[in-house]
Amino acid sequence: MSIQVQDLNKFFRVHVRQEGWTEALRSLFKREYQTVEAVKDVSFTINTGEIVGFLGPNGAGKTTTIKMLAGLLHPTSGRIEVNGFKPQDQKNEFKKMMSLVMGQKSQLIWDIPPMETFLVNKSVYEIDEKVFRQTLDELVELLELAPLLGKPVRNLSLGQRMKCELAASLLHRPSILFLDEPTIGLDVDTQEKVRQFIAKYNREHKTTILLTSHYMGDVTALCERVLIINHGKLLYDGELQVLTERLTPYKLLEVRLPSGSQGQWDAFGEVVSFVDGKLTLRVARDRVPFVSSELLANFEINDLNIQDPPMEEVITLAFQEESHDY
Ligand SMILES: Nc1ncnc2c1ncn2[C@@H]1O[C@H](COP(=O)(O)OP(=O)(O)OP(=O)(O)O)[C@@H](O)[C@H]1O
Repeated sequence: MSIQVQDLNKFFRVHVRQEGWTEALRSLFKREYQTVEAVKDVSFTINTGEIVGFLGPNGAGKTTTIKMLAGLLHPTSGRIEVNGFKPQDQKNEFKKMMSLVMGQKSQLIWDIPPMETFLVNKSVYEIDEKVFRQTLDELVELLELAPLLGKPVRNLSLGQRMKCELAASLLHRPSILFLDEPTIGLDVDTQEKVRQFIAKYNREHKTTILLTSHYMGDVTALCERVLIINHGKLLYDGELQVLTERLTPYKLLEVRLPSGSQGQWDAFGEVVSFVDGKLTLRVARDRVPFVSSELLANFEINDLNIQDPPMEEVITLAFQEESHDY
């Protein structure tokens, strides 16, 4: 077991700001506080080498949880163990075996080239010269960093910076990786490259990865298992496919028909659209084989495609549920 979290809670005490100057003045003398329950009774375990998606709407408690796992925040209560370490102890051995990448925050030094930050990390993490060169060569090749190493970070594009960011956090070969929105703001092409890199790195090094992302493409490409959190509570822990089947008990049949085709399509399922010869039907999962064979037997069909509903739809439904008893 790589990560074990039990009954984790994190509450913040925040000062309540009052509207209007008289209230603001009064609050100087009598401060009012309220408690934000950012993470409530969260428990899960993650095995070595797993990539798990951590999903939830804005303010759900993802970053707070990840910061506790990385030892940057102390839990209010509960137990966390990461590879046998208590993260909040901030032991050097712990820091050397994990890494936290936050898409919104940079660890690269702005005015100097990425290579300089890499050398700083070499010294901070006490990386052996040979291991450093080997790892750097591997990362430079995988992430196509050669032309970027000598340019000041401020001159790099967002995508180029993110790739250097990933390299900086992997130089010490962490066995645990926390990725908080690693593809935020990247163009589609760079997102895809970063995804491929993460998948390959995980396969080759058996790195345990916990990933948050608002891009469903990241999640479907990388994670078989997801944790879903909302209002600080864990709503779901399990396979993405199981969640899809439970929340959307139907599939989409996309049928390409020759022009002028006519039929009573709503007898086969709910007609989602019929545009330019492309008919899209929503069909109950258990009826899909029957409906497909009926369509193929009775109509001239150019193409037939069976798809799960878009992941965005599944996740929106998951966020709406208070809890899932499965
Ligand atoms: N330092 C803090 N002080 C007070 N409240 C905080 C603090 N950090 C987070 N919170 C609150 O805790 C809750 C959870 O925030 P968190 O950043 O963990 O959410 P998130 O799931 O990462 O959201 P997002 O997807 O928007 O990044 C929010 O209500 C947030 O306002």
